[in-house]
Amino acid sequence: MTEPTRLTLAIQKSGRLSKESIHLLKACGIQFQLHEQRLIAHSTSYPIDLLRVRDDDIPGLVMDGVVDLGIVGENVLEEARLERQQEQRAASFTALRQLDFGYCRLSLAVPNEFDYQGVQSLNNKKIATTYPRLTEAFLRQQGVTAQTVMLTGSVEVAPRAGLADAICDLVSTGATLEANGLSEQDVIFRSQVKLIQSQTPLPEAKQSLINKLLDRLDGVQLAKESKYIMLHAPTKEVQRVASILPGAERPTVLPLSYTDEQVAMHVVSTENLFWETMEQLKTLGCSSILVMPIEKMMR
Ligand SMILES: Nc1ncnc2c1ncn2[C@@H]1O[C@H](COP(=O)(O)OP(=O)(O)OP(=O)(O)O)[C@@H](O)[C@H]1O
Ligand SMILES: O=P(O)(O)OC[C@H]1O[C@H](OP(=O)(O)OP(=O)(O)O)[C@H](O)[C@@H]1O
Ligand SMILES: [Mg+2]
Repeated sequence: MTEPTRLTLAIQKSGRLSKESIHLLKACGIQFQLHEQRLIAHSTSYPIDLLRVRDDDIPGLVMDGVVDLGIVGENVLEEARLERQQEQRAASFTALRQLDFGYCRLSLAVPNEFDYQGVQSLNNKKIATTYPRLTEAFLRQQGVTAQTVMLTGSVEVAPRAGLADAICDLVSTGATLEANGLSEQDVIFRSQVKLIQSQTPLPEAKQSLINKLLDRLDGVQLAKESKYIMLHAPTKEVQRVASILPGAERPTVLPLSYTDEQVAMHVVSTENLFWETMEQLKTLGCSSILVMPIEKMMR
C-alpha cells in the first residue's frame, strides 16, 4: 500500500509568530489539536502535518528539504541564508507568499549619550546582535569595520552590561529601546512573515495540495482586505454614489418596496470605507449605510 500524501509545514512552537500562524491556518480550514508537549500535530481536515519548532530552525528544515513548507520571519530567513551560504550549505528556498503579520525592523541603536554622527561612528566599536551576518553585511556595504558580539536574547541590555557599545536588534514600537535608554539610528532590514517552500521537487499530488492551500490563503487575505457595503441611495444619485465607493464599478442595484425614489446598493469593496466617504454618501442623500467584514472569498 502506498503512503497517503501529506504535506509537512514547520511553524514556530511558541513565540510571537505562533498564534497568528495557527489563526491563519485555521482560517484556511486546517484544523488540528495542539498538545503542549508534542512536536507534531496532524490535521484532521487537510492532509498536512505541523512541525512545531523554534523559529531559528525553520529555514534550515526547509532548505534541507526535511519539511515541505515553513512560516518564518524574513529576518531569521535572511540570516540563515547568509550563514549557510558562508558555510557552503544548501541555502535556497521558494518564497510563496508574504503573510500579513510579524512586521518589524532590524535597527542599529546606541545609548542615548552616544554621540552618533552616522554609521561611521561605529568604526572599531562592538555591536551586540542576534543577527551577526545581516549586521556585518550592512556594515561592510557602508565601509565600516566593527566587531559583532552574538547574543541570542536580551540584546538591549548589552551596552549597560559593558558587553558592547551599540546593538543591532528587532524593533517594532520602539518601547524596548526606550526602556533601555537606547536610541534607534539606522534601519538595516525590514521584515515580515513569509511562507516558504523547499526546492526539493515534489510529486504532483503534493504540489497540488500546496496550490490549493495557496488559493485558500489568497482567499483569506482578499477577504481580510475587503468589505461588503450596503446602503440606500436616491435613485437619481446611483452613478455618483458608485463613483465614490472604492472598487464599485459594477454595484448591485435593487429596488426597494413602496418607493421609486430610493434603491438599495450592494458592493464588495477591496478597500475599507473611510468615515469621510460615509459622510460624503450621507450628503448625497444615502442612508442605512452598513459596512461588513467578509469571512471568505474566492475569485
Ligand atoms: N516586536 C516585534 N513585533 C513584531 N514582530 C516581531 C517583533 N519581534 C520579533 N518579531 C518577529 O517574530 C519573530 C519571532 O520572535 P520571538 O521573539 O517569538 O522569537 P524567539 O524568541 O527567537 O523564539 P524561538 O523560541 O522560537 O526561537 C521574529 O524573528 C520576528 O520575525
Ligand atoms: O520595539 P518593541 O515593540 O519594543 O519590540 C521589540 C522587542 O520585541 C522583540 O522581543 P520580544 O518581545 O519578542 O521578546 P524576546 O526578546 O524575549 O524574544 C525584540 O527582540 C525586541 O526586544
Ligand atoms: Mg528564535
